[in-house]
Amino acid sequence: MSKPKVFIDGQEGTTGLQIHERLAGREDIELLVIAPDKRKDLTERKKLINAADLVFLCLPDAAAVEAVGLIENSRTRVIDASTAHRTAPGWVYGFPELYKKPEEVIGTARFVANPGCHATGFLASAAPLVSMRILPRDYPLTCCSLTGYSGGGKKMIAQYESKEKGEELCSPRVYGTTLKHKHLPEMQKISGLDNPPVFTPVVDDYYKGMATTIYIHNRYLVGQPTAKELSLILMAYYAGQPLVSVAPYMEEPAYLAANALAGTDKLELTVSGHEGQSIITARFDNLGKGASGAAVQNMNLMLGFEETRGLAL
Ligand SMILES: NC(=O)C1=CN([C@@H]2O[C@H](COP(=O)(O)OP(=O)(O)OC[C@H]3O[C@@H](n4cnc5c(N)ncnc54)[C@H](OP(=O)(O)O)[C@@H]3O)[C@@H](O)[C@H]2O)C=CC1
Ligand SMILES: CC(=O)N[C@@H](CCC(=O)OP(=O)(O)O)C(=O)O
Repeated sequence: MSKPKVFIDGQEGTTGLQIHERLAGREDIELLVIAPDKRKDLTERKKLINAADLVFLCLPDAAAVEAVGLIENSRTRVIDASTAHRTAPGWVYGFPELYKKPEEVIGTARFVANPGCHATGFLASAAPLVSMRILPRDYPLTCCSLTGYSGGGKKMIAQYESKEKGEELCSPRVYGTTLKHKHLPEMQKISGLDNPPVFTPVVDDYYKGMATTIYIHNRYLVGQPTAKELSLILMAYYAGQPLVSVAPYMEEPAYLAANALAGTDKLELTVSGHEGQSIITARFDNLGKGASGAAVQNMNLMLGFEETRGLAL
């Protein structure tokens, strides 16, 4: 049988390069590569998109929509890393751990939208708690998410790595202050909450790594679990998952470094707090489980390979 042909549209961007890195050594797929000087040539991209069995779109939103419009066959399957299709009809949301049988949902899908990085951290803790009916749908969640500057792609990387970098880039910067961050629609839809969280992301002066925290008053949860009980509930939910896990509950104070899982494709949840209040922090790499690692995990499911093949565990 011939190997599936895979094309990365946007191969020279931050996400595209990272996907390429994970696929370059693989012998179970044939990677179609565009000539560097043609990477924005519509005719050449159209040719490769239609020659591929599966295409990764690692492009700005508008270019991703345009790329889907270039498909002229009923065979090419798509994983879109951009925000363009995450709540669009006809697209499957590519967060395997949230499905009982991801091989049936993602594995058979033609169009898969890869989750946003902040949304990944938020959904890892909020979505299971809503689906298990512990977190009421009308709970007014708040969320704060720390990210390294590679989350902003090539332009932001260049700003942070410039010799003329201003003082303000040397400290954490709160953004999304209009409370309309582009990940809010997927955070609300996929979690099943009635309302989007009040959400502020924070970008800081380090390359990669995320810590996304949600804040909970335990007495408003069904069954009023303590922080320690919440930790056990989530541990049971993610039992056996190769990429998502829950750290043992700790009573002692701790520093949760946002770059603790940088360089891996894993995500770890830590539940902290006491009887009355809990915080749940998801730590992962914005370029790993927050983007390229998740995209390759989805590709593995779609092409029938072992879910974690080529990923950093
Ligand atoms: N960085 C991250 O952590 C994450 C990013 N994403 C999403 O993934 C997508 C890619 O982001 P990221 O890799 O960070 O962005 P980058 O800016 O690093 O890369 C985007 C790439 O797309 C290329 N490009 C732009 N327009 C076109 C076009 N019309 N045709 C072909 N190529 C084009 C750019 O070219 P050029 O090199 O000339 O600029 C660049 O190489 C975005 O939608 C982003 O929101 C998702 C999750 C996390
Ligand atoms: C630091 C920074 O700017 N990060 C980006 C998120 C990157 C990402 O996951 O966004 P999409 O996949 O939805 O484009 C932001 O908050 O807009």
